[in-house]
Amino acid sequence: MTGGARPILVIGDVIDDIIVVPAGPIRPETDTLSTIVSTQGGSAANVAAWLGSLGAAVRFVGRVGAGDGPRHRASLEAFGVEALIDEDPVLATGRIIVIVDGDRRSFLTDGGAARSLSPAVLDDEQLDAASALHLTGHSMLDAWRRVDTAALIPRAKAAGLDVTVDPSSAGFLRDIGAQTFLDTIAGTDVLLPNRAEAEALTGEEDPRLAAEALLEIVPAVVITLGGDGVFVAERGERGVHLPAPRVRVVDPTGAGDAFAAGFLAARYDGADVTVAARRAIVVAAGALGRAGGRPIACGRPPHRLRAASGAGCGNAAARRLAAAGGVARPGERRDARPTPETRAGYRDRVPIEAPSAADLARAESLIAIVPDFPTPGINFRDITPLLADADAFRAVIDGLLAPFEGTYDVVAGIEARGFLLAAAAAVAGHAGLVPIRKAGKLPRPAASVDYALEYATATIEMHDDIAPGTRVLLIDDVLATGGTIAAAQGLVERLGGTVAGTAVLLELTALGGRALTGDVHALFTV
Ligand SMILES: O=P(O)(O)OC[C@H]1O[C@H](OP(=O)(O)OP(=O)(O)O)[C@H](O)[C@@H]1O
Ligand SMILES: Nc1ncnc2[nH]cnc12
Repeated sequence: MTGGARPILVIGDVIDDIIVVPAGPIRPETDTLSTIVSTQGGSAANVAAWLGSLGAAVRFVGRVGAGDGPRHRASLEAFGVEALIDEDPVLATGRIIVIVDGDRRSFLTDGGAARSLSPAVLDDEQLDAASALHLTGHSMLDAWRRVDTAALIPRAKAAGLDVTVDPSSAGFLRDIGAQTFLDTIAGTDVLLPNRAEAEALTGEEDPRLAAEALLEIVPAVVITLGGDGVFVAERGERGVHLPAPRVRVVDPTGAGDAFAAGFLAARYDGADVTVAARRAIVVAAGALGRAGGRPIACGRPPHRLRAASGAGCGNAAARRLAAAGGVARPGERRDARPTPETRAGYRDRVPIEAPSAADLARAESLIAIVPDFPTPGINFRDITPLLADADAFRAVIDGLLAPFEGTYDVVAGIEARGFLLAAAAAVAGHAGLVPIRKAGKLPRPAASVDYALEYATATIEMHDDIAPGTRVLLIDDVLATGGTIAAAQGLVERLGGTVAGTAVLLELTALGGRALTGDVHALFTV
């Protein structure tokens, strides 16, 4: 599948979430102090919001109660989503009460107006204009909507769309019956159940066996397994288990939707099912580390609907929930943080000139290869001889910065070797420096993410006070498996920044890191 300008079409539930975080165990027959926050949700709408925040073109079709259309439209448009939301004259907007108990959630669901939306509203013109179609199980609760869904999927296939379905609820699958659901989604390309849903659909607890059974119905299945990662199965291929990074869970609400969006966005960029699942893991990890079911609205300026953005910016509801659920290190946000406008020296910046090919070649020759470090079998690329040479050091700093002239506000470096390059680059580029540190080193509130690299696992953290929309140029020395950079990109986006670009000295192409990171400017490749 290729993206182009054709949007991913998402149709389904858009509702109001009422999220309840009790201060302790719920005490029947008396009060339990709780933090209660209202926010916009719905699985399909959340997927659309995450897709928009990831930069994909996305069109959402949904239905709410009379008078609620503008509010829900604005909240999705803030993420760059084209939101086609109509109003039901009779039914109120759907509501779900989410009771958060550690990493367990219970949902008390009243679908309301969302249940009066038929997938049949999508006409051929809309299908022809789209690149993919995503549906959630909430659209299949009622018999009449199942009939319409079953008719829509072949029409979408005939229009050339990739169809993905998230079953959304093990409880509802049990209510409607596994076979009924599977009959409804016939023709789907990729099914995205979680472990409980896969079990509800197949009776198999083991994801491998569940996937095997589901492959009888659909050509690809991606089963999310919470902290245990993801199981990816495609017809005719060996199933693959992908581990998940260990993340500090602030709020699990919407992580499955973030996963679905990460998966769809990667497919939109042309990734195969396994690579898309890897990228989705990174997006879902980001969602787990923050409160609320949707991304931070200011994270990435929406392309088409920039003027409409701003609703939900700063996400007060998410901050209240974070306070109730406990972020990594509670503390105050600093108000005096620098913004692109206040940062000194921006206007005086001297243009960086690209270094000559000869200077770069000389610099490259100074990178040493140390066999079997830090573990047997690893050819370690040692940049210290290059750093020790003033001309080579200057040449690579200019080479890292030159393509990004004028596009970034700060340079972020990843501990430890990334610091050496990023600090020099920040000075040369007249920009500030943001350190992305290994776990436990940053003194103020920080977001954190775990990841795997070529020879170890690690955790990186970043202070959570960058100004919304700050354009961050990420710099590191080596791109190997891509775990480090993908984790850093996720952190920046999660904290409301925009990744203006990513640059490394050296890319080890055989390790395929780009599949995780997307485009990276690599000065040297081996
Ligand atoms: O693409 P990946 O597989 O994630 O690997 C790349 C990372 O590996 C190294 O960091 P490392 O954590 O080894 O250590 P450092 O502290 O010496 O920079 C390197 O500096 C990159 O950050
Ligand atoms: N082979 C390698 N050499 C230096 N740094 C690395 N980071 C990950 N793999 C590496």
